[in-house]
Amino acid sequence: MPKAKITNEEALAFHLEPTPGKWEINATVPMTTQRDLSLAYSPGVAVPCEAIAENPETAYDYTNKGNLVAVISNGTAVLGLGNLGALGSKPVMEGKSVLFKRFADVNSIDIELDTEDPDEFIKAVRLMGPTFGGINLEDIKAPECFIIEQRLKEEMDIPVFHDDQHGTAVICAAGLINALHISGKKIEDVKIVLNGAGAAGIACIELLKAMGARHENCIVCDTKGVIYQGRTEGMNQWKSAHAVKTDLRTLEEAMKDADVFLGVSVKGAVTQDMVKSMADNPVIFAMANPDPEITPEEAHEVRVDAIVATGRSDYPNQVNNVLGFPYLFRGALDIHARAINDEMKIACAHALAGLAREDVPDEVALAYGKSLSFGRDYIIPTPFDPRLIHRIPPAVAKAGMDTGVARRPIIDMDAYEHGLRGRMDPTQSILRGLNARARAAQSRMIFAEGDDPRVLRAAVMYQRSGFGKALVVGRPEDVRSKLETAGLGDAVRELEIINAANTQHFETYKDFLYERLNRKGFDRKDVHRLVGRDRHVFSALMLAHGHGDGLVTGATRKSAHVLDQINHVFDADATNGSAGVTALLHKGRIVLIGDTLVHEWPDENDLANIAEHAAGVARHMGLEPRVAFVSFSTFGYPVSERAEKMHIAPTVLDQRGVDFEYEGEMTVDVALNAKAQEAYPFQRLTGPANILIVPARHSASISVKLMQEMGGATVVGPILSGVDKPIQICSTTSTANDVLNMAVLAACNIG
Ligand SMILES: NC(=O)C1=CN([C@@H]2O[C@H](COP(=O)(O)OP(=O)(O)OC[C@H]3O[C@@H](n4cnc5c(N)ncnc54)[C@H](OP(=O)(O)O)[C@@H]3O)[C@@H](O)[C@H]2O)C=CC1
Ligand SMILES: CC(=O)C(=O)O
Ligand SMILES: [Mg+2]
Repeated sequence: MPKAKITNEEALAFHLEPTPGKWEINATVPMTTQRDLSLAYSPGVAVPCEAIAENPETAYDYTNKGNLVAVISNGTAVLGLGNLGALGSKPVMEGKSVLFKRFADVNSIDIELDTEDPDEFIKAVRLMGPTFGGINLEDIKAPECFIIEQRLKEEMDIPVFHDDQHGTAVICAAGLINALHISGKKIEDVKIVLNGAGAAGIACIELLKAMGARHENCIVCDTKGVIYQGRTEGMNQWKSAHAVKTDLRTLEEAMKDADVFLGVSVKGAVTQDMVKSMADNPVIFAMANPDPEITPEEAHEVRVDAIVATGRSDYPNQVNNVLGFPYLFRGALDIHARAINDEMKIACAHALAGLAREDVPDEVALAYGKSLSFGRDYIIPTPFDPRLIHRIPPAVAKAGMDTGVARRPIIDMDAYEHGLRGRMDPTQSILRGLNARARAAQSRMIFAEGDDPRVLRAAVMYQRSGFGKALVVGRPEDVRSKLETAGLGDAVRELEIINAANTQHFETYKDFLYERLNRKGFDRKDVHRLVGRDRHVFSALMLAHGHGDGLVTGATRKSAHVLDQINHVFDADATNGSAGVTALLHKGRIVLIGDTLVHEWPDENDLANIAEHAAGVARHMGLEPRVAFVSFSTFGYPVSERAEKMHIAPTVLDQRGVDFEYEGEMTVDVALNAKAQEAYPFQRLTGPANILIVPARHSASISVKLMQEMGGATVVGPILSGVDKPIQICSTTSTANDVLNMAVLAACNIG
């Protein structure tokens, strides 16, 4: 079953927020002073302009050309949706640009050209050549795409690559190598049926034939059925090249006894009867997007022995060109390639196939929340496999160098691989890991503030993302009308709405609370009011009684107040050793700051406790803790009474014999900067700190908010640590996504 159900509203909201579309541009140079302006623009810019005019190769040094790819379409074959026009294709093209960046750190711009005339298209792209290091053509229908690509390759001196042709063919080949390996068949022997003789289809069958598939064993079909020798209807020269001598006329006839079905046509083109008629251990790649020719459920229902792949990310075996184009271009750009040739594509296919057969490291398992091992449900690496970035581009680059398309060959391959590892943002895999853990935990999450639209949207996302059951505390009428206003009316049936006024556990909760509060000045009436009217208290009671597995609240009231209310039910205060830790994610770095929630003015023992809590949170996130006790002084200078406790806190940890690195006191720059640490050769941190323990809650709050407002850091937290049950407190400025992140942290029981 597909895991995550995506609604139309969610898809539109994703594209609408936080700003319309999916990407924006950032400058890489400072642009603050008069001098910056003089260097970046007139007069300074004249110098690189003249250098490039004299030696065009230097454009790779002085401009962003060498890491810039255009994703260009005219929208004539948008996924499997047909001709949606240039503008209608823009979301897909923006998406491909984002994938380029996310998976291979390639900068990319989408360009939609409003023409179906190949000559106009070719001219427009050719004229843009100087801007880019490569051209990725996308979703242009056949046969025009063949003419366009061929001419542009001839006329341009940078890689021109039609992704739907070659990207698809490469991934299909990689998947098929492994699927045949599992089914014990050889490519030379198998009978292959290809449905769809367009851009993707023709390229797939050509590559498979180049890899050994026999012409007479391959039957190609299109809307008119089998492409046989002598057929005249709906033909073109590219289809003719694959026409075979046969009496078969329909896809249904062709499928009988076929070993392999490759679908690059449209949704639902294959029936269960067709699958039933295939040979033993059939391989079915139903690659049409967004909906496959047949779903894996339908195929498996009639053939348990089938190896099934689709183009989608919500089923196992995603045979999708996303596994290819980012890495093919990464490798090509890094050698300043003139082209992406067949050898580079085949190297990519083999590298991908080989990677899937290797042991899957823990970090991949962590990211997917399950262990993956080579077999019927894992024939191809998963798109979020962090090894792809440093395994595939070197194979592509090497093939390019071996075949003479490199303008600037890579001398030190080891250094290149090392550099590739560093290109990816480690925060992404941490967030993915947390999501996967939350999904595996399937926690029943209590969302206390069911009257807040952000919380309701987070609850719907939580449940629809497959994290577990969302329990929303609120009045059913109110929740229903707010969901409807948010365009999520159909979610009412999915969420469990808990109304404090009607709960069967009311008396139990009251007795429990009275027991805790009767010596703190609360009488039965006070307790009745708290349980019935305060949703933070009520939700905490639900959690305390096991009527939910985690709790998220705090989006509507200040965190100090919410914490006070929760403390009626739990011991989540400073005296009981709780702490709040906030994660700042910025420019590929994660730094945790504590205490951001519980201790106002911690002493040295509290500081040591906070450090231990923060270290625990860091380890839960997959980080090896390096703690710095920070202040305005470094190792005793300047001397100040205010810095004293930060100076002593590390010695408290010395006495406790903890199993993580810590040091202090020091200023933040020394804590975070390895170079600055060199001035203190005796200090014990082995690298920049990833946990900063600050002197007081005000300094914690100032640091976090300054980073958020001035630096644009992503803030996750404060994460409440040291309470018996997972409770997370959002801030009043949280977005729906922030609330969801807190729910994920609670589900992972990260505190
Ligand atoms: N998983 C992946 O990575 C990728 C998947 N695809 C998917 O492949 C499909 C085709 O894309 P693309 O090649 O770019 O598009 P094209 O428009 O170039 O080609 C479409 C082909 O499909 C054929 N076709 C359409 N409907 C049927 C049908 N009912 N039965 C048989 N054949 C049919 C057309 O036949 P005719 O020639 O008679 O018109 C044509 O040959 C899309 O669904 C796309 O999403 C594409 C690229 C990558
Ligand atoms: C994946 C892709 O490129 C397509 O379906 O068109
Ligand atoms: Mg495409």
